[in-house]
Amino acid sequence: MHPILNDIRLVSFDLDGTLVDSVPDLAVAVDASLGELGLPAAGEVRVRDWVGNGSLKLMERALTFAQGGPPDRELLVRAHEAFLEHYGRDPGSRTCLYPGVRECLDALRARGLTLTLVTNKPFAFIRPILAQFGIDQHFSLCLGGDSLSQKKPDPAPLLHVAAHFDQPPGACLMVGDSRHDVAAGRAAGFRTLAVPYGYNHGEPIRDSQPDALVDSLAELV
Ligand SMILES: O=C(O)COP(=O)(O)O
Ligand SMILES: [Mg+2]
Repeated sequence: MHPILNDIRLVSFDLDGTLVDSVPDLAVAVDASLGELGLPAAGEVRVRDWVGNGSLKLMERALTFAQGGPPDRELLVRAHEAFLEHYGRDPGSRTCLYPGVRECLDALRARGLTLTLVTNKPFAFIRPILAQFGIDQHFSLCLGGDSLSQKKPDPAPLLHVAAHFDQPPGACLMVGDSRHDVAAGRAAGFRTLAVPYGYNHGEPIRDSQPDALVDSLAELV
C-alpha cells in the first residue's frame, strides 16, 4: 500500500479525469448544444480544458469561446438545459475507465476502507456512469456538484462526507485530477493525492502541491 494510506479510513474520489475519461461524451453534448443555438462546435481538445467546475461553468466557457465573449444569463440557461438533455441521453458510450482504477477500488474495499465519490458533475449522471463499469457498489456515498449548495474547491462536500461517516478529516484522503480537488481536500483537512492524466485547465497538477502524486491509481495499492 502507498504510504499516504497510513491511518486513512475513508477515501473520496473525484470522477471526471480521475476514474473516467469522460471528455469524449461531454464534448459531443457540448457541441450538440452549441449547434442547436447556431454556434460553432468547440471540439474535444478545448472541452478537455473546461471540465472541472460543473456543467454550468462548462457551458459558460463553451459559449464564451463560441461567441467570443461571455454569454448573457438567458443564453447560458438555455445552453445548459440543452447540454443536460444531450448528455443525459448518452453520458457513457465514449467514456472509459482509466487503467488501474478497478484494481485500486477493489483493493481499497478489500482493506475495509469507506469509499465515496465527490464530483462537480451533476448528481443524476453519476450512477449511470459508475454502473456502466460495474463499480457503483464500491461507493458508500456519492455527491454531485448540485448535491449541496457549495461544490469543490469549497471544502463543504468533503466535510459533509467525513461527518456522515463520523471520521475526522485527518483520517480521510481526497483523490483527484484538478487543482479544485487539491484545494478542497486541503481546506477540509484531508490528505490529498493527485493523478496527472486528467483535466486541470492545461496546468500541471504538481503545481497545486498535493501530498502525493501517482501516475496510475494502481500505484496506491
Ligand atoms: O463536471 C465537472 O466539471 C467535473 O467533475 P469532477 O469534479 O468529477 O472532475
Ligand atoms: Mg476531475
